[in-house]
Amino acid sequence: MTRLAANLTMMFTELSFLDRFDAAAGAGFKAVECVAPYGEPIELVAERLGRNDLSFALFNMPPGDWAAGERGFAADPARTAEFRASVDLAMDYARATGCRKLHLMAGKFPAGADRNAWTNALIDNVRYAADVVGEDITIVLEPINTRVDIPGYFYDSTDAVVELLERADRGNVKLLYDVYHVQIMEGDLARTMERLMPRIGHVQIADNPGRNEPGTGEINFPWLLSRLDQLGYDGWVGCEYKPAAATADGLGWAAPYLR
Ligand SMILES: O=C(O)C(O)C(=O)CO
Ligand SMILES: [Mg+2]
Repeated sequence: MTRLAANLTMMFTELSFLDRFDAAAGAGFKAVECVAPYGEPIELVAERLGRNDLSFALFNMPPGDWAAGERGFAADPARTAEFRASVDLAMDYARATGCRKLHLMAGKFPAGADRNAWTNALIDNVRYAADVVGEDITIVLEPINTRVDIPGYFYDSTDAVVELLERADRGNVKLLYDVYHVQIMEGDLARTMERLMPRIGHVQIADNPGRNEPGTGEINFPWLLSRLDQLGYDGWVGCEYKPAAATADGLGWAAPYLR
């Protein structure tokens, strides 16, 4: 059965970050995820999760200066020391909140930089992070579309991420399959999901175009989510979409899964 997690970076943004936990639970979610909980003290994040009996499905390792456009820096050879320190901060939040999935972001590849050097730095950092977090925590890498949302992101295809996973060679490093990004860059969702299932560590959803609620675009979510179930995926499915209006008003599509 599909288990939905509310993405608190995109949903309930009409509320303060901490109040979004209450709103997600009130709407029937049993789990949440977000890009970066680091703006709030660990104890307050843990308290909101506990108060609402919510699981923390996933959050990102510190992604750098988000407002300035950074989207991670794990592949930047000049920032390895900074990356390694950031793993400790992520682990502090993961331990305190019981979160067992962390999204590691590579960053945007600058024109003219050395792709081999970036790839090698990324693989070293992925291995380092995987060893530090230990077997109980899974690190996920996400191919992100470079056509609409993050031009220049270091990898935008499932093939590229699978190659990195193979090279990193750690059992606790997996693929974050975001249906929205894969639809934009590759399509053929059912087949890619089926083929990649042994590699998939987390799933996120949004419709396309627009990145709004399932049911607002071209993707057949009732069918796809049931296929994901049949394929044996039993993790959380993160609702990483931009509500077209108020978040609660757009949750009709989710009602069958929130019961
Ligand atoms: O944008 C996405 O799809 C992400 O999942 C993310 O972590 C930040 O960009
Ligand atoms: Mg995503």
